Amino acid sequence: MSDYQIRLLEESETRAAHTVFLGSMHNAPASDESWELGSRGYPTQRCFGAFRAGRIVGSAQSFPSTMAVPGGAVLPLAAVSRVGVRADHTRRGVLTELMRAQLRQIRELGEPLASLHASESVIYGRFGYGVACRGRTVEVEASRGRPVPPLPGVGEVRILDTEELATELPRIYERIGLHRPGMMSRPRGWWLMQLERRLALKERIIAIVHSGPDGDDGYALYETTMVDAAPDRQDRRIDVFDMHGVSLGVVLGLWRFLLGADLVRSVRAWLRPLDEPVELILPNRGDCRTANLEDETWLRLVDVPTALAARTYGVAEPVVLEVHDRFLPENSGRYRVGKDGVERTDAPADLELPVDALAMLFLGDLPASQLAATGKLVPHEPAALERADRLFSTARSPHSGTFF
Ligand SMILES: CC(=O)SCCNC(=O)CCNC(=O)[C@H](O)C(C)(C)COP(=O)(O)OP(=O)(O)OC[C@H]1O[C@@H](n2cnc3c(N)ncnc32)[C@H](O)[C@@H]1OP(=O)(O)O
Repeated sequence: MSDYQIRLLEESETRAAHTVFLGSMHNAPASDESWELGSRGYPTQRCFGAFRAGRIVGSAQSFPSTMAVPGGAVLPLAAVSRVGVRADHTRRGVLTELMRAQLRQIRELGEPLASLHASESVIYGRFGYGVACRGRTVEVEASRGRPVPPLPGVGEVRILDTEELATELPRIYERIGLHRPGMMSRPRGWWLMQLERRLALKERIIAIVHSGPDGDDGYALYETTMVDAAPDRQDRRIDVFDMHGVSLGVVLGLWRFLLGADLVRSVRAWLRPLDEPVELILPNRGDCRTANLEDETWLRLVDVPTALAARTYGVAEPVVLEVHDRFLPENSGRYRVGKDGVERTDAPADLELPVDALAMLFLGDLPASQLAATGKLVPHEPAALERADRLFSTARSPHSGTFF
């Protein structure tokens, strides 16, 4: 590694870093037009580069955001993205040093959480990230002749004009709020990259908005693809890639609208929360299938005591966790966690776990007993497992719903 230098990038170097990232993902460099639109969302002073002989060969960046944790508190979050090392420089520790520099920066910036979406599940566990939210890809056959019956409390659904998307959707997302553990705020740069750039490149994106008694309270963004065309038939599939609502009822109202669209054979929605029971609104629940169950958010507790203290806990006697963190050793230690709060302690550990397993517990995705049974957590006091299950459990499945 001594041949490599890791440092923050100057703004003038970010396009080269972007090309390295795209290349690592087997993609061509961005066109001038795409770069001109996408670079406006590039974070400054948060892109790290790895250099060899003055040439950039790897990069990793993050942008500032916030994330809701169980109980409703919202914490500063570093959203890590565009990580890549040139294929002719991999497996020499370049990513390890990029991650080390980035985690230090995130700590210094006072962001207790970091999250990312991984291209492969083998990469990030060693850096202390664990899967904290999962999602299911749901595919529903549009049941022609058997429409979804009316649902209680569903309001109006309208289609937005394309020109309205860039202003209306950020407004509605903000209005919906971070009401579920794992949901994150979307800075302006996110909307520029994920929506405005795609609209400017003339991608056909359709948005519907749900309004209830208090105004706009949900939306879905989707594309359509022709799956079968015949002289007397045009069958399309709707692909929903972004959908949020203030409540489950609102989201199911959006589903109902999509399933009633003409010329549509099926509706597929990507990475939906695990507690969104679409099958229950269908005349035939067999028309709905889970096409995939996937990891959604990888979470890193960068400041363990701050993160643990920010969430609420269920009703049970406290447990003492012994946490190990190889990359940020200041997090290592014992923590007494209970419904009345969290404190460092010298008391003997009930449960011992690495910081990546703590991330799997933290938002309520997996119970401690499952982590113990799979060897991710060591129970020194077996009775503490049931207490930990109750302390960390949450009423709603954690889910981010924001891809970056
Ligand atoms: C948030 C995002 O942006 S996700 C996108 C991530 N980027 C990609 O997938 C692009 C393609 N891949 C790459 O660019 C690189 O292979 C990276 C970034 C994943 C890894 O970079 P490298 O510099 O090779 O990682 P580094 O050498 O530091 O590896 C550290 C350890 O992880 C292991 N490792 C890293 N990547 C992988 C992998 N893809 N598969 C298996 N093991 C891996 C290494 O073997 C090494 O193990 P060791 O410590 O036991 O020796």
